[in-house]
Amino acid sequence: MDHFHIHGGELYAEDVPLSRIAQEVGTPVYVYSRATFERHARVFREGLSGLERPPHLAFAVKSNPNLAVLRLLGREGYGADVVSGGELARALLAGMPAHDIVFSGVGKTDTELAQGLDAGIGQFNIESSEEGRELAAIAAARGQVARCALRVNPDVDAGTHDKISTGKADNKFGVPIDRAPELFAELSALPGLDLRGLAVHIGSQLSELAPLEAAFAKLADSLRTLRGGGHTISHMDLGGGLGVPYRKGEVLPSPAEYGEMVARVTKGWDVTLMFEPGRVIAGNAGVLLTRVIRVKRGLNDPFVIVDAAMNDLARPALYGAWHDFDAVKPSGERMTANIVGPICETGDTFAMGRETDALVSGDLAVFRTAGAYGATMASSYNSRGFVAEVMVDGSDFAVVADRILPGAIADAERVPDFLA
Ligand SMILES: Cc1ncc(COP(=O)(O)O)c(C=O)c1O
Ligand SMILES: N[C@@H](CCCC[NH3+])C(=O)O
Repeated sequence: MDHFHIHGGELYAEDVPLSRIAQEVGTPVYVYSRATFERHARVFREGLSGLERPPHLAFAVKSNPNLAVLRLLGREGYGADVVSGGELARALLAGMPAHDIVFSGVGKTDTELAQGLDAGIGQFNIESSEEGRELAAIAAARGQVARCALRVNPDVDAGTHDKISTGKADNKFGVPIDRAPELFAELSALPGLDLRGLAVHIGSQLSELAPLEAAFAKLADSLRTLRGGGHTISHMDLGGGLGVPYRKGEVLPSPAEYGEMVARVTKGWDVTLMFEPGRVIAGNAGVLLTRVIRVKRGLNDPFVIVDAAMNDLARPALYGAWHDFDAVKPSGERMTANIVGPICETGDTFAMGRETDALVSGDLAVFRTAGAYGATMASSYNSRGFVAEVMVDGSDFAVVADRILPGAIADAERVPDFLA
């Protein structure tokens, strides 16, 4: 059941017409469905019900760090996968138990490592021997022991966009998997570290299971080698990466199919498996609601200029990503158009030559599948401020992030005395 649905000729989020949100909050605005978030959280968990032990689920905060989203997922029993001190602070602020937080990331600073130790987080995913030694020193100096996993790079092609692939040998992430035994031995000998497992994450928006299976199979080999070397391994973190459909009719592996593959590959591992899903939980739980500023004649197709732009939703400009685009009140007429924002660069293009609902100035429309890597990647380019976010709950809705106006951003700046 789609919680973004047409009712009486108009697009709703749950029981709220999107036109009401536009009227009360303005546009552009991200709109999330609480029911969809909850459904996705449950479907992902159910997909993993065939595992030998209950898994640890850590939502990838980077995909949607809104506090309301984190609170909701915390209530669903999810912890957090964080990659910065800022994300760690958000997860804690949202009420997620520190013990359920995993700290990933290739460049954690000493301050961030200490922040994780202060909070007493569940696990650090160490991405280099250098980082491991730094963490060990910081922890030991405080008389603490940091629970860790070593992130390995399995050199597997995830078959996704180059910019969001993370598991090829020349990517910056993790340590080469064939060096895992040597590095594990080195790091596990350090006081201050409780090195208890391996972690892997080969990329995002994966449309096939085969690369994940190949990575997990390599992990199985490492697990055997490490145990053969006398190491105790209690946790294995399989990361995130499961893709979602961005186009109507597109079919991707389901959480159930993913879970079946994971259960098969990890049979007999005798560990607690950890997961870091982001997009599969958040992607289709949100849309970006926008209003058409005007329709301008083009050389071939007309330009539909909307009030959302690449600063609000960066994925099309960054990765050439496709987001379905639909009218809030479709008339039944269709048009072929270039969908663009108002920003002063050609990259501020959501789609060229797109067949879409016919739209005129003032009409409302949505970019779909915008709940993950949407608001979180916004900037204030062209001094446009930061977009607002709304969460719908049945017939109710709340603004869960205020629109930050350009003036508030300018307020944080100042002209120095030497220019007065
Ligand atoms: C370490 C790590 N874990 C989890 C994720 C979440 O990935 P996804 O949103 O594709 O599930 C990412 C982002 O790709 C990541 O870098
Ligand atoms: N920002 C990317 C995903 C990156 C995942 C980060 N590990 C996207 O929008 O698709």
